[in-house]
Amino acid sequence: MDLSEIGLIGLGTMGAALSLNIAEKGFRISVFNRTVSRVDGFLAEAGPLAERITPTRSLEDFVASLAEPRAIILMVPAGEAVEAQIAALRPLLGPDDLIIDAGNANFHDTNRRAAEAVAQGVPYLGIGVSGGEEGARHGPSIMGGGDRANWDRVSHILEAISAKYEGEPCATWMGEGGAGHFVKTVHNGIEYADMQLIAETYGVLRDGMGLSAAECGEVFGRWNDGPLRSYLVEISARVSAALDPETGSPMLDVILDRAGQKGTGRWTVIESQQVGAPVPVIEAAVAARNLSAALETRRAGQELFGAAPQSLPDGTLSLDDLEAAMIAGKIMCYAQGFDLLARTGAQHGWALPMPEIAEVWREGCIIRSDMLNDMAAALRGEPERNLIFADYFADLVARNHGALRKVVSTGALHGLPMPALSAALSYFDMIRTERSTANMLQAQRDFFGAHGFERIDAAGAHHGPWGSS
Ligand SMILES: NC(=O)C1=CN([C@@H]2O[C@H](COP(=O)(O)OP(=O)(O)OC[C@H]3O[C@@H](n4cnc5c(N)ncnc54)[C@H](OP(=O)(O)O)[C@@H]3O)[C@@H](O)[C@H]2O)C=CC1
Ligand SMILES: O=C(CO)[C@H](O)[C@H](O)COP(=O)(O)O
Repeated sequence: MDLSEIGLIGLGTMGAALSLNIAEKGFRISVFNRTVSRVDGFLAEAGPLAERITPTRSLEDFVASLAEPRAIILMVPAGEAVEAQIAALRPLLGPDDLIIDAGNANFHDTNRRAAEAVAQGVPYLGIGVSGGEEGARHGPSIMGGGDRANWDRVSHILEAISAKYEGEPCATWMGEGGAGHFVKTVHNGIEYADMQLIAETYGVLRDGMGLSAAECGEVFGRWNDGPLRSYLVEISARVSAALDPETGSPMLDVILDRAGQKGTGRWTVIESQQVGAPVPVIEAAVAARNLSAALETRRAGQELFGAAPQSLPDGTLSLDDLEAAMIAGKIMCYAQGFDLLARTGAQHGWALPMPEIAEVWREGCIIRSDMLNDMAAALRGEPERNLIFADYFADLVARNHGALRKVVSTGALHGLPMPALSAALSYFDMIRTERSTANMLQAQRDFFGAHGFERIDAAGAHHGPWGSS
């Protein structure tokens, strides 16, 4: 039997697609799955690629089928499943072998596992993979992390299977330890926010303007030919146009408005709070998913207060207003994500390659969009600067923030909820306000806790003349 150049454990949605991709690029791969019967099903559907796939039915056989030094990709859920797989593999592997966690892990876990790997003698990489099933099958965006020499050992395979942007592989090493998983986490935070911005705009089209799902799809389709061109806008057009085979109704009209989440958006927000890098558009998107899940509460709220009247008088908003508001909102959300990346790297000892992060997201991943090329260019000039201050984006913001204000204020007046668009507008207004209202916070803090404050006209710490009232 020919030994495999690489192995993969976890033949679910992503693992199966990634294995086929690896085989298609000419690498021999061994596969294993906890539920062993799934291995046969996978092989049966591999077609001619099955020639380069070695199916295995025990972990021992799997390890024995790999050429040394071994490289093993895990594509299983974050947390316990990864922990259990590493624990099961470790006794079967040697100090030259390599475990690669390619799922969506919490980067703190990855940092810990990378440190444990050094102590326990089985090298470990944590890499973020984006692109969903289609990306995994035909070319994902890959954000690598861990020991650089170990990345270099397998990068030829990861680059070969990755998406290509103008011929360049979208597979980049981000830094030691959990750097790759951290970048993937922020990617997902931006993904949450971009999706929420689209969903809110869909709400205006559907509830405010009375458009059918198919008409919404046409609008998204048109926007995908302009500055908003992106995978998420493209698929929003496609899901809007799809019909339910069972009822013939638009699919969107039969899908329950309760969104799931697996944790990456929440991890992004938690990290932003830890480092003090505000990401309010992403926070709003995570909160909106939580509220969407509270269906019973929303139902009770509607019974008690009545639904807000949502339809807009003709001509209140134009499609151009909505497109422009989305452009401004999208810039705020990406600017926040990149700001978080810039501020977090140093705290973990990483020199995150900011322009290369934008570049690796240009193809293959869920948030790929035309704007990322301009973001890469802006970050190449000044990697630490907030994107909204880069000339290209400052100009776009200047031209579109008026529409964002018009859309958000219209939403507020007409009961159309816009948590992410509103957060984008407030962020913009705060970030261009030299004299904010935090002087009031400082006075309050000093009053109740003697925390002190700075004065505008004198250096040093001061206390107020609050006295007793
Ligand atoms: N779906 C997506 O769009 C993306 C997912 N990811 C990440 O990829 C990883 C896999 O996701 P996905 O393929 O969607 O998930 P699936 O649910 O489709 O597949 C999960 C796989 O993990 C295996 N598994 C589950 N629990 C364990 C365990 N305790 N021990 C060993 N194996 C286990 C399952 O085996 P069994 O058949 O026995 O249940 C199955 O092979 C996750 O980390 C996910 O966050 C990353 C990017 C995109
Ligand atoms: O990583 C992904 C895309 O980039 C996965 O699809 C992930 O599951 C999306 O997050 P959630 O399930 O929380 O919506």
